[in-house]
Amino acid sequence: MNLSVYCFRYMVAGRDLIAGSIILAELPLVVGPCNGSKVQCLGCYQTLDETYLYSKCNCGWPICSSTCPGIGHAFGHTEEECAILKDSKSSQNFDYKDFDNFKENYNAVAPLRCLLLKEMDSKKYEKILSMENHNEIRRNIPELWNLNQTTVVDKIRKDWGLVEFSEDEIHSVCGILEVNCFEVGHNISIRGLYPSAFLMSHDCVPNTNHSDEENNFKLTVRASMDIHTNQPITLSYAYTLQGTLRRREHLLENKFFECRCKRCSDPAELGTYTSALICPKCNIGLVLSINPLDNDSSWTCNNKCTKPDKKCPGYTVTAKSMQLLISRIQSEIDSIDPNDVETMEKFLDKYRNVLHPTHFLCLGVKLSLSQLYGKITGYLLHELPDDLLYRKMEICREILKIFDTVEPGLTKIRGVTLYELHAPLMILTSRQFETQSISKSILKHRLKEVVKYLEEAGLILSYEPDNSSEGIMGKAAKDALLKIKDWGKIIGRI
Ligand SMILES: C[S@@+](CC[C@H](N)C(=O)[O-])C[C@H]1O[C@@H](n2cnc3c(N)ncnc32)[C@H](O)[C@@H]1O
Repeated sequence: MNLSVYCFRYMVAGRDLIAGSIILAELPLVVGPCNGSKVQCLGCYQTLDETYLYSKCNCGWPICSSTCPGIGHAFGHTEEECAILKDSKSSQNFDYKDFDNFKENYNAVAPLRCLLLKEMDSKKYEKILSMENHNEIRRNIPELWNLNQTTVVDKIRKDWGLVEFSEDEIHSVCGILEVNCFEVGHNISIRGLYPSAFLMSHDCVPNTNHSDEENNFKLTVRASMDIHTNQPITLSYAYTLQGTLRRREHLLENKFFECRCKRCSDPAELGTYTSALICPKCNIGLVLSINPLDNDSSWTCNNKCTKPDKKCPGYTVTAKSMQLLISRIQSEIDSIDPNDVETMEKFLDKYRNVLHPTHFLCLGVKLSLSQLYGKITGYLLHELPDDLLYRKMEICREILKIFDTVEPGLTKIRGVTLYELHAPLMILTSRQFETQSISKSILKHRLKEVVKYLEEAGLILSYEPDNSSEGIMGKAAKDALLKIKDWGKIIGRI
């Protein structure tokens, strides 16, 4: 661990680490529902609705069933928690005919679980209290502080009568959860605090990848690329496929710091142009922020050409106008049905002269398309005509180039996209081989390419839990690899 004036404590490599090596694997100190979550089973975190009206725990809180494996489990609904929630009559005002009415209570569950450790496991509690809470900043954000006051502090102290926990203590725990939690779980919305993983600092181009196990939420962090001794070990607290403005906004609002990493400092975002617009004046240059570390900075065309037929007459736009334009286009994307391939393609076509092809708004749509082609009714892989197989390949290659920069190495998103890329290439190749429209040497070359994609996808996705969608894909990659190798042997003999 090192210290810095910017980010206080941060984890560094104690020795050279090669890509794929495990940096840490640890169980959580605590897990619980995320803020703003729906009503969920306190044992297994499955979302519940009014059909679970009659399924209640002794404490009166709804559960999925009396045989839920998470009841009495250390990372589920413990006996101690159940007794406290029962004694405090915490569920007396729950209206079981309308689950929405009491979902706010779930905001207080994870904080309560931290607080209960004070008595039950003081070492774990001390560890939690040693984490950053950013109270000095959060106290000055009324919407956040007041929401915690009403939905957590007052809930625990006034409604549930647990006055042994002070207001300050509860606010600190809320801050610690906001700043340090990992979102974990598969198809459920929960957060967990981990004893050492919290020390990883943020970078918009992270050098680790992590996954968690389904039953005990054990977190495994691996190096996604080679990391040298003393280099920081980082993860991205923000979604890497967002533009700088959005990522920095998220980090400031949720993690309370201003990111100044290499990617954020570069208007071209390391050559990915994930925030660039095409200049409407010259149609040649790209419109980029003059100073991406200043959210109020104007954006201008980067075309410096002086030739009369190519030069830009000059184009500058204010930060506010840029933000308005981006939110307007974002709402258009949000209104698209997540399975509507045609409308997504129409969107890309509509904005092809406005947004750079790798603008984050296009990337999101392209990432969806890379997975929808081949998956949904009307677009199943073996039914796709050649032009759509080529389209799937084109999209996968285009987005992979960006992932190579912003999520380089052995990362889930690269693994999934490599798997998506192998499939159309394989089908096209076998179709063309059957119609004898490719030579044996092209066939061999293509098979080699497919094998390369599958090997890397198989390796990356083997790090994911077996029953997660990525783990299943990893297994499919390995099976496909075996089949292709057999095929390769047959072809070798032809
Ligand atoms: C999960 S904690 C990381 C551990 C923390 N540095 C500590 O000493 O407890 C997240 C906090 O670390 C700091 N931090 C992490 N990465 C940072 C970065 N790239 N630049 C500035 N601050 C950072 C911020 O204060 C952030 O809210």
